[in-house]
Amino acid sequence: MQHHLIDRIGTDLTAAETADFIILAAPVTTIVQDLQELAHLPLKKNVIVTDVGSTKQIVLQAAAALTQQGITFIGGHPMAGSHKSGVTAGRADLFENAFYFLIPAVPNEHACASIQTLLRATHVKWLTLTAAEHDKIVGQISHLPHIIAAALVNQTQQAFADFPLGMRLAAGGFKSITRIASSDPLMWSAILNSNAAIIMQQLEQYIAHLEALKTEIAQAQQHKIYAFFQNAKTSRDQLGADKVGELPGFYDLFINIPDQVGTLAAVTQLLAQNNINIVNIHILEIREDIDGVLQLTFMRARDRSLAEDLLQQKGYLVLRKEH
Ligand SMILES: NC(=O)C1=CN([C@@H]2O[C@H](COP(=O)(O)OP(=O)(O)OC[C@H]3O[C@@H](n4cnc5c(N)ncnc54)[C@H](O)[C@@H]3O)[C@@H](O)[C@H]2O)C=CC1
Ligand SMILES: O=C(O)C(=O)Cc1ccc(O)cc1
Repeated sequence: MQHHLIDRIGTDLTAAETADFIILAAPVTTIVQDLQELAHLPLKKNVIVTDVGSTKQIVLQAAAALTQQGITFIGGHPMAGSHKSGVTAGRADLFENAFYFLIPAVPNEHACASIQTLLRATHVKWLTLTAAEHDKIVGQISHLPHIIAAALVNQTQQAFADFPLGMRLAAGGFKSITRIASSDPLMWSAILNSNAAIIMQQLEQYIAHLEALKTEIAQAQQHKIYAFFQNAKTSRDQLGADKVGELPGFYDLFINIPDQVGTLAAVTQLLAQNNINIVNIHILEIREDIDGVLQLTFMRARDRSLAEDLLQQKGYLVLRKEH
């Protein structure tokens, strides 16, 4: 209220009863509790409930209490933010060009589109995933890096137990790799708690990489050590080289669509029936009064091939494009 961002505040969830949209934005463990509490409230029939939590399988499980009552729940996760917390850490352009994952409890194009319209001003790039895919991906690119950053700070602090000023002598490298160690411990313990099995597996793989490097150093295997850094450099140099708005490394199909509304429903239904997951849908309007083009993005080449075969069998004109 002080910042003129909120019109009404409350200390319980009863205000949710009159809401058209409910966005849960507390630590993941609190989101889980809130979902259970919301299930006991007389919410509007057409309300869309979503969240911004960093893990999704546990949230979707908790949302079952709502969806069983016919309430729409679409999990959400903006891949933007920082190590800072609280309302003053917000910025108008915080989400610009960031990915925003949507994880529907059950496929619901209409509800996803409503959330996208509501949050249009954020200028995010939308991607639809399953909860399992989501948790595995963010485990690797977000949760594991936060653990590594915090572990490095803790180990460095211990290493400098007799020389407390040591860490202050660090150059930019230490500061950039450990920035996220300043994140909120409450938020991060909730995240680790809610994605434990996946994180444990990824940590084991990471430790195996460190062990392998340790052996290479011990045995002075210079060519292997060189390859270690060269491989990482090639991979890291690619990050950020993608054009804004394109989904790097994903698999696209372009489908001619004479009737946009009817075809969109028919195509998404056909793929859903065959368990093919689309991560993004984009309607490209080429020219007025001429057929439109539907861009479907898949995360796996196999999904794209299956979708291509199915759509061609149904008589659609389908084209591929490699990124
Ligand atoms: N910080 C980041 O960069 C990102 C965070 N997330 C997720 O978004 C969610 C919110 O994170 P932030 O906005 O960064 O945190 P924040 O600390 O800025 O906001 C969280 C809010 O939840 C409230 N809260 C904490 N415990 C509560 C409880 N037991 N009951 C009710 N309210 C409680 C706090 O008072 C605070 O207002 C978390 O689930 C986090 O995992 C998702 C993407 C990015
Ligand atoms: O500060 C950073 O670089 C982050 O990685 C922010 C962040 C934190 C948690 C998320 O679930 C997503 C993004």
